[in-house]
Amino acid sequence: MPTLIETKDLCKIYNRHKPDELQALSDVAFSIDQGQVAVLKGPSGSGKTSLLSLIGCMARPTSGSIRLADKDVAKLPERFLAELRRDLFGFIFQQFNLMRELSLFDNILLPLYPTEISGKEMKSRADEILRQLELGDRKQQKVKQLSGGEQQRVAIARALINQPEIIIADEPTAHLDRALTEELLTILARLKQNGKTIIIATHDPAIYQQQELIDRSYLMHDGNLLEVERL
Ligand SMILES: Nc1ncnc2c1ncn2[C@@H]1O[C@H](COP(=O)(O)OP(=O)(O)OP(=O)(O)O)[C@@H](O)[C@H]1O
Repeated sequence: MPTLIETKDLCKIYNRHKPDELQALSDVAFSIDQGQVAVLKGPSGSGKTSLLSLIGCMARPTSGSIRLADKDVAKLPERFLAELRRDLFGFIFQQFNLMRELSLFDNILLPLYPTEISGKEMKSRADEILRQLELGDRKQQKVKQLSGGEQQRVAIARALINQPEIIIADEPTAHLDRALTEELLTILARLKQNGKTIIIATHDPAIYQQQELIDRSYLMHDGNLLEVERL
């Protein structure tokens, strides 16, 4: 499979030229092929979220390149980055980032609002994803009425509604118990089977020890990235 994402000499410096300047990423070389699953482990503050946000076109590097499907995205203007984010990526955050007062159905549709997709198509996609994640009968309920595990599944449904090629998950099991973690692993395995490319930052051995799921393992320390045989 072709390389889908490749970074070279990637650096991120926050608060540049200020007293609190901080180098979060140093010359990072990360690469993943289409259809692979990569995990990223490292202590708190080592730069995992910073790397995911650069790869996911949510922020720009201070220097270095990010090739995404053979396009250098490091210097693209914001409106192109926004398009890439919307079309290519699904994001699963550790805090879910859901709108608690809105229904589950409306939360899932949020990423589609800036697009041209018809209302009918939106509804049919949402119904299908909700069915797959066994949330179909709760779709009109408000998010605040759901359990943690249900909210996790809503967050996954929202990440999948734009049919993304790449899924980025930042500590996706941070608030899940063992059973829900297993459920998430089943969902990730299914996504991999469907050809999705997945990048997961995690401290959780229940994820990074899944040898069948994981193709590439990376370790971060103080902004430096190292590819390892296994974590
Ligand atoms: N927007 C920002 N402005 C300034 N410093 C930041 C910003 N975001 C992150 N940092 C700093 O950059 C370093 C790397 O942070 P990052 O969140 O990427 O690490 P992490 O490995 O994801 O940590 P955690 O596991 O705790 O989420 C940390 O020292 C952090 O304080």
